[in-house]
Amino acid sequence: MRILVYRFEIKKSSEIKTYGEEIMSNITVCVRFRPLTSKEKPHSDDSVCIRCIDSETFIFKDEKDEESMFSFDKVFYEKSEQADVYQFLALPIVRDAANAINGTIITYGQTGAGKTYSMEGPGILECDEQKKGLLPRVVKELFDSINLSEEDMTYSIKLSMVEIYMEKVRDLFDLSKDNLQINESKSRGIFLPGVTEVSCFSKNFISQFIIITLAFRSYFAVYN
Ligand SMILES: Nc1ncnc2c1ncn2[C@@H]1O[C@H](COP(=O)(O)OP(=O)(O)OP(=O)(O)O)[C@@H](O)[C@H]1O
Repeated sequence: MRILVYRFEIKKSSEIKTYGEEIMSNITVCVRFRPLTSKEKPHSDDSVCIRCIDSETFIFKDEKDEESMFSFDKVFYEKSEQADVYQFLALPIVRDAANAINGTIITYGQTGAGKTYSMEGPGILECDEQKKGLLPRVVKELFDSINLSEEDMTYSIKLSMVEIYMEKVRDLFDLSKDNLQINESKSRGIFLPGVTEVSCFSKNFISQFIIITLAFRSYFAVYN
């Protein structure tokens, strides 16, 4: 499994908040079910193994018909929209980020589970407002929040993109850096010494950079 990490570092008046206990314990865990793809539909029988209880709890029935109940902060069923996931999960993190509070969004799941769809949308070039994923929404909100900020503040936004594959962290902006170390310090939290950081001045700039890098990553994944 490849893990792709998009990291934005936002400095507000050259100050970054350090990790406090309160921030560290603020973890929201959600589950999202995706609809069957057109390839899967012909092979699926009608035995639905998930039963909705409410927006936080579902029942899973295994192959022996044994039922287990699972609860999360939120369950996004297959009819959930990208905007629902964004509003609940990402928006609070982006609002905090605009106030220089660190935040992380992680998607986890087996291959084909829908991680890329949730993060990027059906394609990173997808313009459909309804279907676009968390990433373009986060970028837009980040700049909107900063532009709306009434305070006389200076913000600097830097972007780095790395991929974690086979236990190694590779810099997607400089593929020669293919084994970055992960460090932690009190003032910076978790950081990657030597990772390439690109200063970003507009949402279009970030979007173009991400699109080019993802295209390059796909090429690299196919031909290497
Ligand atoms: N919520 C959804 N609604 C509609 N289609 C979806 C949804 N989630 C995923 N899909 C579709 O399911 C397929 C697999 O999704 P995706 O590529 O995002 O999986 P992934 O977890 O990123 O897989 P991998 O780890 O192999 O990269 C894609 O065709 C995608 O368009």
